Amino acid sequence: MIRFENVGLRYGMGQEVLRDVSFHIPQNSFQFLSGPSGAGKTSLLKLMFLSLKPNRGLIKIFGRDTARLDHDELAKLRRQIGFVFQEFRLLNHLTTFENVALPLRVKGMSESAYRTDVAELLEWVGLGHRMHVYPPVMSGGEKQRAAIARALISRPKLLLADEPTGNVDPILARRLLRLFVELHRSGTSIVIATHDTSLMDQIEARRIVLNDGTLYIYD
Ligand SMILES: Nc1ncnc2c1ncn2[C@@H]1O[C@H](COP(=O)(O)OP(=O)(O)OP(=O)(O)O)[C@@H](O)[C@H]1O
Repeated sequence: MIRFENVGLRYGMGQEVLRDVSFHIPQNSFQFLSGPSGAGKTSLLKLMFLSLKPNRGLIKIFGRDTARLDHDELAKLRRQIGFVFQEFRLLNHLTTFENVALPLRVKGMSESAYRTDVAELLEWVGLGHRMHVYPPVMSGGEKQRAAIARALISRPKLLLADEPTGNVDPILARRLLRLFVELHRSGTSIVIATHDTSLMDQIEARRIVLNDGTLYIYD
């Protein structure tokens, strides 16, 4: 599904922050991406989301060599990937419902076509009662779940989540992890970047560990 071969990334003229990174993410797999702060986790997720380009190496996503794709083809691939941003990136002037529906509106769907799907997904993440409120009055955990719902509404083949439990208490973190496990069971591949070892210890899953730009895999 995703293949990296000898990928290197640097910002500007700085040192490489990712060095000779090679790995494969199979279809329908679940993995944690961990490593100390500054090790390159967010950078690696952005490469997988095609929002950054590597300085060297090969990145294949859904079987396509991303270096050979034009802007439109990259955008088409990216629509099959959901991304939960560390800082949520919800729009404050839209309600929870409108934020989650946004990717479908952008695709040109009418509200009558997506209303039920959005409402059901919000129920599933436990936000059915917060559908019509705006982000500034929501708690960190509520915003986190809204961001997860927005990443899922287009039914992505792959979900990338950057510290998705970083802003919630341990009970909610366990609930969110259960949501990801359920999503994985329904066929989505999941990559969760996290520092939280107690979260990773809760389930048997592959661990991809970055340390100082070098990647190690523990199957
Ligand atoms: N836009 C940028 N410009 C320059 N350097 C950057 C940029 N983004 C990240 N870096 C640097 O790249 C390295 C890896 O950063 P990255 O955010 O990928 O790490 P991380 O493992 O996700 O960290 P954290 O766990 O703290 O979020 C760091 O040294 C960081 O300072």
